[in-house]
Amino acid sequence: MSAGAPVVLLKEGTNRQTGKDALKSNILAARTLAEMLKSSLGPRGLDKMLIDSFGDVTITNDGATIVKDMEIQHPAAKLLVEAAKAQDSEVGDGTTSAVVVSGLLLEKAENLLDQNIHPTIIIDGYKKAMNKAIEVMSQLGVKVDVKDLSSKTSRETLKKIVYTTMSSKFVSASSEEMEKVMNMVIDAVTTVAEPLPSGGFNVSIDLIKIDKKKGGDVNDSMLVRGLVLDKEVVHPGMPRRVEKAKIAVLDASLEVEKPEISAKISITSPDQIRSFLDEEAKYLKNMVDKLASLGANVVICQKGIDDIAQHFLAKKGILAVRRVKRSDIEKLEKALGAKIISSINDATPEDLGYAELVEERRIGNDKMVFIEGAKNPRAVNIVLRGSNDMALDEAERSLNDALHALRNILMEPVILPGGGAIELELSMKLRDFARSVGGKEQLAIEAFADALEEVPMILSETAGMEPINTLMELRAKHAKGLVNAGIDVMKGKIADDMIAINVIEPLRVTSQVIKSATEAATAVLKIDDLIAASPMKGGSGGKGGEGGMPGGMGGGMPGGGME
Ligand SMILES: Nc1ncnc2c1ncn2[C@@H]1O[C@H](COP(=O)(O)OP(=O)(O)O)[C@@H](O)[C@H]1O
Ligand SMILES: [Mg+2]
Repeated sequence: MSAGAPVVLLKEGTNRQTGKDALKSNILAARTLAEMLKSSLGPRGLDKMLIDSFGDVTITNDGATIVKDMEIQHPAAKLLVEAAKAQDSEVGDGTTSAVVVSGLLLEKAENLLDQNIHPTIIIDGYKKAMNKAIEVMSQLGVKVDVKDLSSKTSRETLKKIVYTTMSSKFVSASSEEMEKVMNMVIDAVTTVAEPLPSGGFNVSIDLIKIDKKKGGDVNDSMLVRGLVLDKEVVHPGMPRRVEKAKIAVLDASLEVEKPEISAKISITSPDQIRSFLDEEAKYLKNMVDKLASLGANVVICQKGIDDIAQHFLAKKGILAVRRVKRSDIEKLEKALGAKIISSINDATPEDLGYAELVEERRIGNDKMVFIEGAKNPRAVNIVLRGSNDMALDEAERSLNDALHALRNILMEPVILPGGGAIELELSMKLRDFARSVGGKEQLAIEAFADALEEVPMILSETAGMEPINTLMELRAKHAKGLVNAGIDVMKGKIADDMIAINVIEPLRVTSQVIKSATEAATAVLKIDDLIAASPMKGGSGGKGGEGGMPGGMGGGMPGGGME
């Protein structure tokens, strides 16, 4: 081996940062993202206006939507985005909190790094703190009674939970609209809920279909026990209403397949035209006859239905709908107890689904097909109405949050006080715990406690309160045993019992917030080497114009001056 020859490991132009530098620039990027979301936390949180590369505008304070739409490029910030996504898919709420808390954890970790505490120690301390926090939360959790979903007390409880989630997201709604949506959500969830032997309920949210129909206002929204298709009956000669419907759900088309490559048919006489058309018609008539022979009186088709096929269907008194979305076709399969038919020739009567009633109804200026009394009584459909797309999107987002909140509480009927109360209580308990651990890890656990304590401070800031004094007062209350004391952001003051004023969080959500946040923060802390390929030449001009070197992006991202 010839000594002295340089070892070239990385491509020319590659930028590399190691150790503390790498860690610091990652922390900066992750914190910048968290900093941006801070001001959106809670019901008095401010909105973000996002403009995508097509110029479409979204205005929201929903953390999941913000991070999804922001097209984050920095790899470390992306870890926080992953935390938000995990939070969203696990429990469907608490996304802003997850990102904000992981940003806070990183901020506190940075102080420890500056005191020369090794990242590994911080990571271990954070993990211990997380486990302790989860343990404390389940001790502090208050069981709620939702055993009998039809009872009035259960319904009242559910309403409180829905209210907390929706009040922070559905800000434009009037109290009447809020009431309307809350009732729809509770009805929908209680319809799909299946009692579990263990106590709680299983709620499959995918049984609840949501459609948005522009026009009218939120109060015109409705809940249908069954499914609604945003389609019209295809042919004027068909019935508009079919009772005891036997429904064929097709993902094959009722058309003569067009050849893939253009084919030319030479026709030389009128007779030939007729026989050609007759042939086509015969083919379509056979398909319709086959469906009729199965006993179908309703046909719902994912693809097209030829005019001639429509005519034959109408003659048989079959109601038909075409070009139904694939996702709806799959929902229909479950709801109607049907089997999707891909080949009409091979279909059997057992493939048909069943519903008490299929009917086309007028909704605003449009028509929709309602399928009620489906074989699976747990299928429900919410049709949201609203004057414009933005209002509809907002309504849908808050509806989704509320659905998830209810699912969470039904799966694990335990609640915690919101408004920063639980975070403050946890931080106090964690400080006690830290002392019992001792050593350098004690510092990390204390840093964790400091991070959690900032949640009530941030909430108080959104309400225009003075954060430091508020924190002092809140600590004093908790020290006196008022474990549910937190920030009532609507009134701009401390409330002694957040549960009493209905600001509550399902245990499932809060414990997931702590888990997602810790996971993301420790993932960032584990990285000590940042190797970035040089930006591709000539391909610049993309979104954001960020190059390949993440190190510079912390400063390149907006939000540096957010304080
Ligand atoms: N009326 C309220 N007063 C004080 N805090 C509230 C109130 N409603 C919700 N919160 C708190 O706001 C935080 C949730 O804010 P939100 O904007 O919904 O973000 P996330 O995406 O994390 O759910 C939680 O800490 C919750 O307890
Ligand atoms: Mg929320």
